[in-house]
Amino acid sequence: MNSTVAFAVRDVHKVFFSSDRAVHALTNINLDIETGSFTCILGPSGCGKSTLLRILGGLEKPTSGSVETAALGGEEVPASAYVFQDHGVFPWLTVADNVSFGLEMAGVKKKERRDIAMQWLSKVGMEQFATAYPEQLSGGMRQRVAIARAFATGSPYLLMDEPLGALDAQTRRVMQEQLLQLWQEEQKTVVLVTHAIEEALLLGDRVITMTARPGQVKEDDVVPFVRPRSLDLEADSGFIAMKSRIWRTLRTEVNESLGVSA
Ligand SMILES: Nc1ncnc2c1ncn2[C@@H]1O[C@H](COP(=O)(O)OP(=O)(O)OP(=O)(O)O)[C@@H](O)[C@H]1O
Repeated sequence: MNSTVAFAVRDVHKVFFSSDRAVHALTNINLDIETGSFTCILGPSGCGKSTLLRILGGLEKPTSGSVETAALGGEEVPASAYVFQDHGVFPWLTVADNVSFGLEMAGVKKKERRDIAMQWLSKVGMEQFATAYPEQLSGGMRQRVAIARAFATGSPYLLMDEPLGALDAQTRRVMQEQLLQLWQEEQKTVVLVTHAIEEALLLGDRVITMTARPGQVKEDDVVPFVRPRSLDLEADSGFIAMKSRIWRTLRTEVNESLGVSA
């Protein structure tokens, strides 16, 4: 396997079997995800995006095919390197303990855990809430804690499943910029599932658009906009043109998944 490839996905198929039916979630997925790249996955609801992310992280096994993970020598991505849309933080732990949770699992000593947690909380503007509990925070603040925790693990990979999907529009904009900045500083390998084309083009180096279920790669686009990027990019004519082109592709698949004729 090439050392610049973080995830090598080969001929992955996934079928979920239940007592009365089989759901073909993914078929014939082949991808090389480069180390240090930011890849966004778009696709209609139910096309298998989350399933693919879970397979990348080893939370789910493919029915056939394989995923090789280079930098961890085949080990699984730590669970704390995932960021989900909600329920990402533990309600019984303080903000600081949530952020240092993955480090504790990795055996890092208490003082060092605390220092790393405070460093990441300050990067997301949450250091004043270190001793608060999640129920005392807004949804946006909880997601900042979840994102800080994922970065704090030190995992070279972050797998994000619509991490900003449950936020109001303004908070989401601010968080997109924050995520962009964190990634630009850290350059981890990020795979992020989103429904928002703008978000994918703003954050990603590459955008993968999937077909309706069973999900396959329909289009694989390099995002050409220079970094560092900011939200101002969205006014760029190249950005607008790429966004409408991807929407045309995606709309066909959304129609297909909803059983609507174009
Ligand atoms: N554990 C499971 N058991 C049975 N079916 C499942 C399971 N997990 C997912 N599926 C099915 O596999 C298909 C793909 O689901 P998945 O959650 O990966 O889609 P998605 O693209 O992430 O959807 P959304 O955008 O709505 O979150 C769906 O039809 C779903 O019902």
